[in-house]
Amino acid sequence: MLPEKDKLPFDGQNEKAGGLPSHGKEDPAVSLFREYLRIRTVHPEPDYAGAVKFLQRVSAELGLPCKVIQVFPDRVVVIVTWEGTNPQLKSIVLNSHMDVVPAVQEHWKYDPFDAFKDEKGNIYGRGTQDMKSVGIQYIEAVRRLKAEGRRFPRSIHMMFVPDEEIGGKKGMEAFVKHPEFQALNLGFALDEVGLLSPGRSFLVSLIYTEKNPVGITVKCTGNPGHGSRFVENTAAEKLHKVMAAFLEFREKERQRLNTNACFSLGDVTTVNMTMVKGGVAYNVVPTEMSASFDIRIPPTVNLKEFEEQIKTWCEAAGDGITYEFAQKFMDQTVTPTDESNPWWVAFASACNEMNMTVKHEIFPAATDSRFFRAASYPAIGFSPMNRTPILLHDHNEYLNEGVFLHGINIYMCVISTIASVPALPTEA
Ligand SMILES: CSCC[C@H](NC=O)C(=O)O
Ligand SMILES: [Zn+2]
Ligand SMILES: [Zn+2]
Repeated sequence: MLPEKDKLPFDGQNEKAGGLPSHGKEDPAVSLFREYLRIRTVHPEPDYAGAVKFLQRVSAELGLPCKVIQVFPDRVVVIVTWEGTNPQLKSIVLNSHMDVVPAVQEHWKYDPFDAFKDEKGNIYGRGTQDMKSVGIQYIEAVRRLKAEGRRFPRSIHMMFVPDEEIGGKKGMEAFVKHPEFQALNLGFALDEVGLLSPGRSFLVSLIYTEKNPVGITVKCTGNPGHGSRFVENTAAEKLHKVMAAFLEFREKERQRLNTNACFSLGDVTTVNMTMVKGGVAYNVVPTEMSASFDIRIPPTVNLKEFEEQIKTWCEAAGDGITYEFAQKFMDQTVTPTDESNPWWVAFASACNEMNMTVKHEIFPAATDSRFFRAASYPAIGFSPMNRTPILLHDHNEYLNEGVFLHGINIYMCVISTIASVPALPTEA
């Protein structure tokens, strides 16, 4: 049963709801979170060794076994396990990524790797929202449940993975095919969501599927010549047509989002031109120019037809045009959010018990939970952060310590519920 204080919607200032900014002694959970933030697991050269050492120490403190699994020569996955009373049952995975995106120091109020805490209890740092907070919240929720003497039938694996921010090729994408992953006998996974609730009320977005990320570079070739002439059939003219086709489609989708009140970002396709390359000098017409696009496609779109559309745009822009996908995730599996999914039912009941209003959403970006779904494991994305502006990948990313601490209570309730789901018919 949830303590009365945790049933209140947390407004970040309500002491009863738990977790006021600490004036005086800091909660050890907050100190641990800040310590994790100071480990520079930032691309392009993340200090994974530092994170692994930290997690090994934490697991020893928790009295739980820790496995470090080599997925690639320079990439490991860390798994801290709390065995269930019936370890034959399918397990629960609490997933988080260790890596963070780069931060440009000059745009930050404080050093992004110093974990500075201001007088309001706001902790600044790269990874405060995305998603070192969640990794530590799992740990602290487990620590507290253990200290209360609780045990659950299902084993709980806290998983810390590399390279989510760069597509997970050497991280989760590879790990789901690893024998150690199969050995987990996974039933249900929790992962992050980038969508927070900026308002006061506890409205949580639960991610049951994601848009398909596509990264494409279109290369246009054409005639070279002197920059003072009207050279025919240039790479730039073709690139201009390609760009127009992609960006006109972008505008249509933008309008569709703006004119339909029921739509959110997860329901339309986004297109952004993110890189343009080519040229050698002002006065040399180049033979080659390219543009790269980041495209995010909702699961309702037929991916094959979309790819045909891209082909048509490129063919219409002229000859000598080729394209290459740097990223093309084709799986469109959805985790059911209805009575047919006992994990969902359990998760939703925990949310209900905490008076949290749940909104089902298609995540507009990509997380590692897409690899769970693609491998047919149900997964829900969830980050318990309300009253917090969305600052993922942004400057001055921060999280209030009160919000962070309240999230631990939420995970205690969620974890105990999902790890207690009775044996399913398929497990009998
Ligand atoms: C497309 S693979 C990169 C994954 C990354 N995830 C979070 O930001 C994203 O850009 O959505
Ligand atoms: Zn993330
Ligand atoms: Zn991210």
